Amino acid sequence: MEFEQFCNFLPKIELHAHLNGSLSATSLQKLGCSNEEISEYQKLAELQATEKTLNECFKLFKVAHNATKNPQAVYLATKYVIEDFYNDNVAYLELRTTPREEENMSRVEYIESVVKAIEDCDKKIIVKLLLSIDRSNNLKVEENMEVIIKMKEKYPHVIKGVDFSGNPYVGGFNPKLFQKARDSGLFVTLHCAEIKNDKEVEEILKFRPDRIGHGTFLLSNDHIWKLYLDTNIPLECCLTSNVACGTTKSYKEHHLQEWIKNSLPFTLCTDDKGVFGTTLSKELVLACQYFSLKPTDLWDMTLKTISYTFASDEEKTFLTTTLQDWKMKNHF
Ligand SMILES: CNc1ncnc2c1ncn2[C@@H]1O[C@H](COP(=O)(O)O)[C@@H](O)[C@H]1O
Ligand SMILES: [Zn+2]
Repeated sequence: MEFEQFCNFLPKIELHAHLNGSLSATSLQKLGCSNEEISEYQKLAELQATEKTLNECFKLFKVAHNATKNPQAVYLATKYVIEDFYNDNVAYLELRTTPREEENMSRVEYIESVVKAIEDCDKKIIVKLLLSIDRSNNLKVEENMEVIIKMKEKYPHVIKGVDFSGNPYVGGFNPKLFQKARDSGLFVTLHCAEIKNDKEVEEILKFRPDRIGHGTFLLSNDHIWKLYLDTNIPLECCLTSNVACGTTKSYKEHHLQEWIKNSLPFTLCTDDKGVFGTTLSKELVLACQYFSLKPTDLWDMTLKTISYTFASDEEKTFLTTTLQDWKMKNHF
């Protein structure tokens, strides 16, 4: 099997995908966006990344947010994104999104629209939901967490965890808030060290989330790096996102190489496949191109990723069997 074909057809696991950043141009069009809005949303993919690009990136999400301002649009957006991942042969998807209040929609309605689209999905893909706390919305974080915990109690089979995301230049990590989520049985994954912020990163590592996203600047301070090594927390690695936002200089210099060299736990993810013009298959191809991973390494990585998911034991067993069967059928 050709190498790219291998990456395409491998049953994959996606653990870090933001709903509104994952909308493709076609989906945005179906949601009523104009061509101008769509090219605005996609402009990062064409820009030369600098350190400022990450800040720019947060303006782009507005395009998708404007297209998902009522329950029906949120439902459709979720459906389209799941279909995209399914078409890229993703077998298990943890989709994350920030419950948003709009003129014609409450946060509860937002969440229920996403849950309904997940429940209605008739494709062979397992989908779970993580709800995000936006760090730049400081005034409402407590209230947002309460809504999230209530919704988890109502839909425990779908809502599995919380995420901490948003513009890392704004706001800060509040361990007590996320402890509440943990106490209510939610898994916790946190965006961590996407920019240099040693004090916050230390607090996050001490909290010991179940996974962290990005981890770009963990290596920039020996003390922080040692703390991280003690935790063994799996990293959600977003190659294209980091390069496109300019937090990593190039693919070649990406910090993933340290995880590979030291056999540290990681998984490859898309982050915002719509904004960055990527797919999970493409991320796997990039990892092979730049870090000499072979198909067997990708298969092994996917197998290990099963244990980093927030799925049930039965679902994990099912995914393991799916991967093993695929390996047998494809003789590699
Ligand atoms: C590029 N790196 C990133 N770093 C931090 N947060 C990010 C992000 N990419 C996306 N988001 C978070 O996800 C939201 C869009 O999806 P949802 O409206 O939640 O579905 C963004 O507004 C931001 O809060
Ligand atoms: Zn992210």
